[in-house]
Parts: sequence; C-alpha cells; structure tokens
Amino acid sequence: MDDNKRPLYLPFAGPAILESPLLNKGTGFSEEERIFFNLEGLIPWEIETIEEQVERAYQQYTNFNNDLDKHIYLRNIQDTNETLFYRLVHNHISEMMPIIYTPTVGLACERFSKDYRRNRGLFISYPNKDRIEEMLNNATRQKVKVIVLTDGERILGLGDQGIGGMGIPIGKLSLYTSCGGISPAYCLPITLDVGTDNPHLLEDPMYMGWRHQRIAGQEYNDFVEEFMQAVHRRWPEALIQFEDFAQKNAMPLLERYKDQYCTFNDDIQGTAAVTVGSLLAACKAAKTQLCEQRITFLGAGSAGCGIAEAIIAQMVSEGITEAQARAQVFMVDRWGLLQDSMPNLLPFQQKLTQSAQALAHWQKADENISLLDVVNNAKPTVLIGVSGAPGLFTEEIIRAMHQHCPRPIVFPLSNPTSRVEATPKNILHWTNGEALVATGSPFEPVVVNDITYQIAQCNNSFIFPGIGLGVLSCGASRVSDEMLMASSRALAECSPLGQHGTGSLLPDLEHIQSVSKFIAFAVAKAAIKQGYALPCSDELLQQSIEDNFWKPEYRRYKRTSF
Ligand SMILES: NC(=O)c1ccc[n+]([C@@H]2O[C@H](COP(=O)([O-])OP(=O)(O)OC[C@H]3O[C@@H](n4cnc5c(N)ncnc54)[C@H](O)[C@@H]3O)[C@@H](O)[C@H]2O)c1
Ligand SMILES: O=C(O)C[C@H](O)C(=O)O
Ligand SMILES: [Mg+2]
Repeated sequence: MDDNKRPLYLPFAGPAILESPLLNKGTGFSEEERIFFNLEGLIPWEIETIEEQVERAYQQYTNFNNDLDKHIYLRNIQDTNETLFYRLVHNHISEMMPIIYTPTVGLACERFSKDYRRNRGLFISYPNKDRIEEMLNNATRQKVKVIVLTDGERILGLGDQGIGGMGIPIGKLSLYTSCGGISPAYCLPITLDVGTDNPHLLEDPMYMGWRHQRIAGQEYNDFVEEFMQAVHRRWPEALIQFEDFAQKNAMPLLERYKDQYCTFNDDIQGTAAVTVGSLLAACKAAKTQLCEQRITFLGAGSAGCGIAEAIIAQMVSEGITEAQARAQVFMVDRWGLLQDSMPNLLPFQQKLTQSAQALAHWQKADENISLLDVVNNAKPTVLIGVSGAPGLFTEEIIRAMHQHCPRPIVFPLSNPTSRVEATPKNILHWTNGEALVATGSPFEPVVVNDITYQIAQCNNSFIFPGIGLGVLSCGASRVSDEMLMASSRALAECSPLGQHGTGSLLPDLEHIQSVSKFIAFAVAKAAIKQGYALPCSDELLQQSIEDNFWKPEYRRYKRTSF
C-alpha cells in the first residue's frame, strides 16, 4: 500500500465497496479499514499485499489452457478489482497484452454476447436516442477524461460485430491505463448500438444488442451528432478516440469533428503515426530517408489512406514536393491500383491515385493493375498490407519485390492474426531473411539460416496511450496532425534498430510505459507550440506527465462522517 499518498475518503461502507471494481481491494483491506467500513467477515481473515494477490491470480491464470479463457478470467478480475487487474498486467505485460488486446480481443468481440458477464462502459442504443444525456449520467465514472467509442461495424478485419465490438474500446482503454498510465477512473468505453447488418448476429438468440438492421445516412449522422454534443456537454475536456468505424463513416466523421472537439480516429491517425514512426526508424538504420522510398499499399481504406497521407507529409518535410511524394505512393484495392480514371472512388482515395500518364510505360496484363503488376513496375521498397484479407502477399509477390530490392520492408498490418497478408515466417523464408517485417498482430520470432528475427508489432497501441497521456498532461483541446507527427518521430527515437542500427524495430513492450511518457512529452510540446494548450516549461510538463501517470497501488481509505 502506498502510505505516502493522501487517503481517499469514502462516503459509504459495507459490501458496496467490494462490489465497486475501482475501490475493491479484496483481501488487501487493512484491519482498520475492515472495521471502519463494516467489511469484517465479508473477506477471509488473512490481510494480503497486492503482490501476494497477484501471485495467486497469476497461478490461476496459468491454469487456463486457451487464450479466450485467459481473456475471460482477466476481464473478470478487471470487473471486480481494477487495481489488481492492472498490477497483474503490469507484472506480465508482454505475456498478457495479446490476451487483453489483439488478437484475443477479436475472438472476445465475436463471442461477446455468449460470454457476457458484467456491465462495463456504456451502450447507447438508437431507440434511446432521446435519452443520451441521462445515459451519460448513469456512467459508473463521473470524471471521464478518455473515451474510446465504436459502433462495431469494422472490428479489426472481422467485419460487423454489432455491440460485440465493445470488446475493442474495453481493450484499448486497458492499454491507455497499462501502457499510458491513465487512471481507470478516467476511462470510459462507449458503444453506439445502431443495429447490425451481420446476419449471424441478427439470428443469434443470444445476441444482446438492438436486433435491427444498422441505421444509416442522415439518421446515423444525426444520432452521432446528438451523441457528440451530449458527451461534450457532460465532459467538455474528454479526449474521444473513434475506433473501428466502417470505411464509409470513419473519414467523414473525422473530418466533421477533428476541428470541433478533442478527438482523433485511431485506425486512420494512430495507425499512420505508428507506421511512419516505424518507417522512420527503419530508414535511419538503413541510412536513407523516407522520401527516397517507393511505397505500395494493399488496402486503400481508412488505415491505408491515413498512413499514405502521413507518409506523404513526412516525405514533403524531408524536402521533396507533394507531387513527387504522391508519385511514389501506390494504392491497390479490390479493383487494382487506384487510378485517376476510376469512377466511384471515395474523396480520400481520389487524392492517392496514379495518372494514366505516369503509368504509360508500365507493362501490365489489363486495365485493372494488380498488386503483382505494381510490384514489377513501380519496384517498391516498402509494402504495407491493410486489407483485412489474409494471404494476399503471395510468394510470387514477395519474391518479385525482393528481386529488385535487396532489403524490402514488408508490413502486413491486418488484424487479427487470421487476417495477416502473409506470415513473417513465410516472408522471411521467401526473402532469405532479408526482409524487414513488422505485423499488426503479435508473432513469434522466426529463425532463418540459424538467425533469429524478432517480429515488431506495428500496432497503434504504441501510439494512442502516449497521445492520451500527452493530451491529459498539458490539457490539449485538439489532436492535430502536428501532434501526431510528433508522436511518430518520438516513437522512431525509441526504436533500438533506429538508434543503434541493430535490434528490434520497435521497443520492447517491457519499456512501453517510458515510451508512452516520451511520446506524451513530444505530443504535449507540439500542442503547446500550436496554441492548443497553455505554455509551460519542460520541467513542469515532465512533472505533469509523472503526476498524471497512475500506478496500480492500493490507496488507504478513510470514512467521511455521514
Ligand atoms: N496494425 C494496426 O495498428 C492496424 C490499424 C488499423 C487497421 N488495421 C487493420 O487493417 C485492416 C483494414 O482496416 P481499415 O480500417 O483500413 O479497413 P477499411 O475497410 O477501411 O479498408 C480495407 C480496404 O481493403 C480493401 N480490400 C479488401 N479486400 C481486398 C482485396 N482482396 N484486395 C485488395 N483490397 C482489398 C477494401 O476494399 C478496403 O478499401 C484491418 O484488418 C485492421 O485490423 C491494423
Ligand atoms: O486494434 C488493433 O489491434 C489495431 C487496430 O486498431 C485495428 O483496428 O486493427
Ligand atoms: Mg482499430
């Protein structure tokens, strides 16, 4: 117990304290607390330290022999004793991150209604659209500072999961706390329940959401607008992270709200920031610049176009023109390479097309230019997969890329594991260990010719906890492109490969908290520079980051007089 911290005064006693996950300490309550709060007899005799409790919980955890059961077990601790949950995760971060987050969280979303146990967060269902304000007031947290919001329509590469998508905001916020030190008391996951178009869920008798086709168009936009206004009235300073919205809504919602509220879209901007950070580190190790690369994407959706625009911005900052940068970025989607002659492209895709003139000398089979055609003609040095479709980086494509690029950078970023464009094992074998590989989901190290290659996890989880901590520590009112760019550069500075020329592309998860603090500082400095936060000295900013960083330790409780 941290006796140096001032005690927390509680206005109530008895079993209600044990039922409150933010306050519960289980056998961690002291003798004095047990007497003052009428807890005697409600918990076993022994008074335990949190480390003793962690030991028991970890033993129980290891008894489960599949990841989903481990996930359910951990979620149960989270829902009964949050401090213990975060201490357990803190002590075993590398082992438990894939269990509380990607990839296991994907399965948990698919099985959400089947495995549902306890309430967490808010479900704002469309039929209750006139009572959003009341629902926000019902939240179990009063002082909300970070909200992760989904409508469940594009959950990882798993499609529409309806309210099952709630697993994602819960998982993301678990990382805001365990990686970014945001107190769980400030975090609120919210799902907008606007129906589902997933026929399996609509027919599933266990499905717990509003059993209705998704509302769309004006009705949908009005509902989101209603929600944004209400949430802003309730918690005007809260950071709102949009997560796993379908392509048709993700970018328009970002455009609508980014200059109005403190908000960002993690799939578009968080992913862009982590990918640019990883590429900057890779370029530094290879003593080249990003603006010298030719980059091909498979998947021109929210993530793909978000990353592409951030890469272009970085290339321009390195000294080439925007036109030159755009000419080096090739976006491939279902109908092949995006070309300016293509009808029906979305506005954010139209800026990322190649012109007929630029392709005039290309050798290709037909009108629709395939990924293989692009690889053979554009000779990319970087290949990024954000299609959500597995296996599309075939042996032929990877070998073709390797033929003209001795050290190709290949990032199959689609999640979860089942959606990866190619496994690191295959990519490294096809390239004789010469590719630099990073994936969205975690993968085991790969051995080729007796050399072991660690696989970096290029996932926005390296970025959003630091952004949240930075925003909270300086009181930023917006999340700007400059703040995101600052987060990329800060991440690149933390790369062992970028810094020393050897080692892993991204930092070890064991260091994620110091990485988040470093990113937070850079993000807050950028916010201050742009006038989105009040000026303060570097020392005060550092102090604020430390002060805001919550630690999973029990506090002493005192009783207020009733
Ligand atoms: N690693 C990370 O941090 C990270 C972050 C965001 C998204 N992702 C992953 O990226 C994937 C895409 O996410 P998104 O938000 O961009 O989704 P999205 O739906 O906006 O975009 C996916 C795009 O891929 C295209 N596509 C699908 N099948 C294809 C095929 N066979 N050939 C070519 N193109 C195809 C779709 O037409 C669409 O434009 C998901 O699997 C998601 O989990 C990873
Ligand atoms: O959730 C993740 O693991 C990353 C990303 O936000 C995604 O949608 O795939
Ligand atoms: Mg996401």
